[in-house]
Amino acid sequence: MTSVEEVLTSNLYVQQTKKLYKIGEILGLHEDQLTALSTPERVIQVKIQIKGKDGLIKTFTGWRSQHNSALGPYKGGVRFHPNVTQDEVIALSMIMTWKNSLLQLPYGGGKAGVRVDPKSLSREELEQLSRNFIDAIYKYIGSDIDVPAPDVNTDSQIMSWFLDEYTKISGKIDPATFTGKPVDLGGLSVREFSTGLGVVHTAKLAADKFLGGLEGRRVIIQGFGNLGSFAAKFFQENGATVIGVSDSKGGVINPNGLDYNKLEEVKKTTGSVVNYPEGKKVTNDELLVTETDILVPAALENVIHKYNAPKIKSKLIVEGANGPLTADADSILKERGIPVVPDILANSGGVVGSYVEWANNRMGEIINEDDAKKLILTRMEKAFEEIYKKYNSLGDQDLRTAAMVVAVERVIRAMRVRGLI
Ligand SMILES: NC(=O)C1=CN([C@@H]2O[C@H](COP(=O)(O)OP(=O)(O)OC[C@H]3O[C@@H](n4cnc5c(N)ncnc54)[C@H](O)[C@@H]3O)[C@@H](O)[C@H]2O)C=CC1
Ligand SMILES: O=C(O)CCC(=O)C(=O)O
Repeated sequence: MTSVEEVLTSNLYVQQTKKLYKIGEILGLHEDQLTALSTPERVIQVKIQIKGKDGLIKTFTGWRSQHNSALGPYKGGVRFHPNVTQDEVIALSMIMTWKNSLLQLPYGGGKAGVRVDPKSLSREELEQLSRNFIDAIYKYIGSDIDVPAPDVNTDSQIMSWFLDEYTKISGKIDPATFTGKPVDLGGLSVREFSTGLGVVHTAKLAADKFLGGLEGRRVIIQGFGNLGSFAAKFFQENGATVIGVSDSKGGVINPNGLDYNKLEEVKKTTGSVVNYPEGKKVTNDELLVTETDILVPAALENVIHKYNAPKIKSKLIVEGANGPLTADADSILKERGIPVVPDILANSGGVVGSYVEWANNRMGEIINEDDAKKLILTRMEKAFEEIYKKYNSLGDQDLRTAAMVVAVERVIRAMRVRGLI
């Protein structure tokens, strides 16, 4: 992307608001109602300071956006990324409101971001940063207030530091305050891979409707982190052929297929999938427009926009990441007849996994791994069927519109009875 293109596509909040306003037109909402739906209830901005290994104080900014609590406590992940902004965090928290509503979870939407490159920190510095972030926001979170979880560049180790710090500072022993914890702290082993599992399950449901099945289909995945790597594993296990993957350093394509175990090995030993030996090295821009059956953007937002949407050569797109398509890209792909499984369904396996973990912690019960997996997949199937029915009844609309109509209507009903809209 050129720098001009980057500026034009870079505001996730603008993109998400455009998507919401489209739903507003369909549901006949007026401006005041759209303002009530798009405005976050609270955004907490904090200054986080750590003492670096060089003895100098380093200062970072973090945010927690609590978008909407009509359906329950705020729920959503924490992102550590050098480019994260307040607008982006608000937009991501709004996406969480629709996602939790669509999946009928007892949650509103929240999200956090800390503007930091975690790769530039030592482990000790990362621990300080994680603990100090919780010190700054602990008054605003809790198992029945706001429940953070992992997102980009955060994992079960960071959730452990969060929980430990929260316990010390609040005096409350309440592990359900965070999800995505390690099993030893009340986590659910399924949560680690539930986002990738759900992405592949929805890809299968959509492939059955639009491509005549998943088996033998070619798949390209952008991003090889938590979501992308587990998605690659489950696509391979379901008989699809992963022909392309990438990470922040670039990508690799091999029309004969890339082996999941080998990709993991290459990533572990060299730091990037780009070093996979058998295949052609490509940039992320090239990867996105390579011919394939299924394309899964599983890294960051706004990567498919009006400049590359006309060049996409995939028959189906499954949004692993949050907000990977701009509103313009939605229109272009709809015109071109390329179905898009929206983020609020496709990547919801993560938060449904979190829900099982949270419910387990609160009830003091143990749902075993198989039952947790079944619950996640059944919830997602139910949401898929609901969306598909709405998609057929709306007429000339795309799957995102159908999903958002279902999700937004549910939030509106809850806000209406509370007298908030
Ligand atoms: N982890 C989870 O449970 C969930 C994650 N998501 C979404 O999935 C997406 C990925 O999240 P995770 O896998 O958790 O993050 P992660 O931090 O584990 O992995 C991110 C991956 O994206 C790659 N990446 C970063 N910048 C890139 C760029 N400019 N081009 C190409 N690749 C790039 C990184 O190298 C890494 O492979 C995000 O949009 C996140 O919000 C959504 C639901 C749940
Ligand atoms: O597991 C969760 O609570 C939320 C995960 C998340 O941030 C997301 O679905 O985007």
